[in-house]
Amino acid sequence: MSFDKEAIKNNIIFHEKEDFKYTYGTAGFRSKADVLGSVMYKVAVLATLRSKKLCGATIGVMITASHNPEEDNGVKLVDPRGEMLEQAWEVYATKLANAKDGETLGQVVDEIIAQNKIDVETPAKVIYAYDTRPSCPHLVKCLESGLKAAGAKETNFGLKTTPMLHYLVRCLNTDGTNDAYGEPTEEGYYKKLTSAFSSAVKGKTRLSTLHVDCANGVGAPKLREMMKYISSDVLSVEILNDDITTLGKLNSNCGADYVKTNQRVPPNVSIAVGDRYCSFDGDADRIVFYYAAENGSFRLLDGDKIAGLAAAFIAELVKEAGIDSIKVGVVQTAYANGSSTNYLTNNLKVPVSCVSTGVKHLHHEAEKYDVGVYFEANGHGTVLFSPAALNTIKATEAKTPAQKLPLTQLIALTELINQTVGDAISDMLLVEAILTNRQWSFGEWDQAYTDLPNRLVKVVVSDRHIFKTTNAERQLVEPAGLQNEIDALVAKYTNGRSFVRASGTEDAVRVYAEAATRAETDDLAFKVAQLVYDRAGGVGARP
Ligand SMILES: CC(=O)N[C@H]1[C@@H](OP(=O)(O)O)O[C@H](CO)[C@@H](O)[C@@H]1O
Ligand SMILES: [Mg+2]
Repeated sequence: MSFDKEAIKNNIIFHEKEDFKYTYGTAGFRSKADVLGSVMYKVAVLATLRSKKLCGATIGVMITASHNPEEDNGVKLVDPRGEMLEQAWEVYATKLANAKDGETLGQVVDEIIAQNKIDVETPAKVIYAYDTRPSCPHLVKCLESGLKAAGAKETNFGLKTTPMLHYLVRCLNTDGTNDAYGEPTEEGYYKKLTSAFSSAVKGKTRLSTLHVDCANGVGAPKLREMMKYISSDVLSVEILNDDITTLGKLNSNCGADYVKTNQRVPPNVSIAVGDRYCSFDGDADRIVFYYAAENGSFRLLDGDKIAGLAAAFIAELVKEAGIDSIKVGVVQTAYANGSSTNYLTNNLKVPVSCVSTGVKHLHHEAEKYDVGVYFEANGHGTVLFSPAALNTIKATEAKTPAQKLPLTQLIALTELINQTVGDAISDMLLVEAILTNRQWSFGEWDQAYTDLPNRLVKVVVSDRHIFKTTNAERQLVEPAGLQNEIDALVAKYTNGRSFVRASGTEDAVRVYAEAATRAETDDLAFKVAQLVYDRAGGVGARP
């Protein structure tokens, strides 16, 4: 199909709300679903242009709003290797989304074509998928009308988790090459992960049942489907919160974000000492684990704990396999618990980098290591093996019988771990594979270090964009003087740490605090929140 700019201009879906300003942020476009039809149309045009720019490579479009409430929705683009859209193109996404009429839209399209020297005659391929939100069918139609107008070859992959779409994009773009990532089907995804899992736990005793809270989202049917490919001799799961048809249930009082933010189990879950639990978020790209300690208290095993578990295990395998030329590194954000950073640096003695919030930042930094483990504290993350490390692992032959098993397990992990993006299902299998090998309970895993008490507070201000940070968001540059005042407060608390930044996904400023005790932490968090409110135009009730 040829590229018809007039069709793109003429079929434009107009803004649902005239004065709404769209921004392609940390997680693509995200807002109330009823203003997103026009955005879907423009995203379709952008995905088509992106594919043309990259010589016809397949681009992915995922319609989801992750852990947000059910009435929200969102959309993000996936680049050819399954990674997030290149940052330079986020600006185009924002410009297109804010084009109110056909003429303006045409001008932005021209600008993108000219700046990127795009040959519009190159055929474009776009695939898309969506989560369980009630607004998805309508938004899919809007996306499809944009793809038709722009003349892309489109494939609807239907209901998928976000990481599955990333997987499919990578598979399609590497199909038939030396670098083939896998079979480009949902079944291919299940087969790849489950056979790698079985190989990673071969000969070990199965652990007790893992109870999985799926946030009443897409993770539920997909996990259920995957379990058909795996023997109950190696893994047993019980799926909870799997109602994807009743309105109002998605992410409501359940899911990874609820558990991490409230630091408690979902109200409809009753947890007994010894039980093993985890929660996915609404699009199944985040996971956190939890259990009840002997005294019945709630214990969270978040992204930081997963990173520690994975880094330690992989570093050990590499050593045992005799290929310790491969170095493991960990990437965190400022939200990582101070105890986890301390554990990684001083106990595991692995290099740790700190980057800005948002998976794309972590992903890119992790690519700099041979094996880059990255996790946000909230449970989004994965482990990346560099092409060189992969080659070394595959080319190494065991020199002693003792090197055989660690080598097989390393190879299994490279297949088991989703290399494109954080993936709740893949991360769940990774954690289960490690714990099965170690024959560890959650309590034993938890012993690596004790989290410092921490608190996250939201402060609504009149303009959050005045907050400018440096040093991987750990310090404020603007509003001028505020950082000095925060520092003065922090100095009063044992092991105190606090930082402030504007959220990229919500209209609010986030205050993080940690300190030696719960009381000190809460006190510090609220003092800093009040300071922000007083000095930077707080709106509504003072914290
Ligand atoms: C403190 C926190 O959890 N922030 C989240 C949240 O970003 P904010 O920019 O803080 O709103 O949403 C992002 C996208 O899901 C996620 O990457 C990030 O970790
Ligand atoms: Mg998510």
